[in-house]
Amino acid sequence: MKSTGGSDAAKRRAGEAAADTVEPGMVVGLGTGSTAAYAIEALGDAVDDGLDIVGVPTSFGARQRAIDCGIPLCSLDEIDGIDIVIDGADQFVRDTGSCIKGGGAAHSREKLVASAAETVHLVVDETKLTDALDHPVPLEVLPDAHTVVADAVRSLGGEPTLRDAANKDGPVVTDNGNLVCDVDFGTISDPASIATHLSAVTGVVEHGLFVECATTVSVGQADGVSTTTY
Ligand SMILES: O=C(CO)[C@H](O)[C@H](O)COP(=O)(O)O
Repeated sequence: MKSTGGSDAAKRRAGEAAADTVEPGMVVGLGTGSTAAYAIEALGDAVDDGLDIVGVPTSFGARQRAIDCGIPLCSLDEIDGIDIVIDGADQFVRDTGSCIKGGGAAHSREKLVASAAETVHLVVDETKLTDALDHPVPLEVLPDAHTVVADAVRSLGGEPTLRDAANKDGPVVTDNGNLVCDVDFGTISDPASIATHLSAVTGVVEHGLFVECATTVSVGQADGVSTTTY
């Protein structure tokens, strides 16, 4: 798994702090990325020790990791709701609980699982914190639509880049068979407005702006972890 940005120790602290809040009997959304992976590993250890939970993975990668860790799984259509999802973020505003996700091209399912969850516990290292979002916003895009979507986001003031795959000739293909377009809007002063406009673009399956989404965040640091609840 590709590791991004901050230190692995900080990511581990954040992931483990979130995993510690999971209680017996919970349905747990399992996030994608290197920080959420530490939470999945910690939950796997707890399951080994007798914790009774069911996981709902947010991606093929999260599913594989959960299987490796021995966490029982189910799909979203088999349950009534999710008690908590633990997931990472690419950039996070602590004042508002808003973030940008999709660095792992999994943001559509991540947002779906978050929308069904009572608690959205984000786990980040301190390099992800910002006062204002300015990370490119990932869009999952229907393959036939990528040029049409590119034109539409330019008219919204964004600069789109089709995401290339690291280990294959061609673009990233999501778990859902779609493409990813990263859109640079510079500093995003009104995330809710950009989110509304992006949702209205035909051909966009989902965007990576999660507006005031976190109910809890654990921020891992070099020497500890701080948790904020909204
Ligand atoms: O949104 C995501 C995947 O789509 C990840 O949660 C996000 O990219 C953060 O990953 P990492 O913890 O590896 O930095």
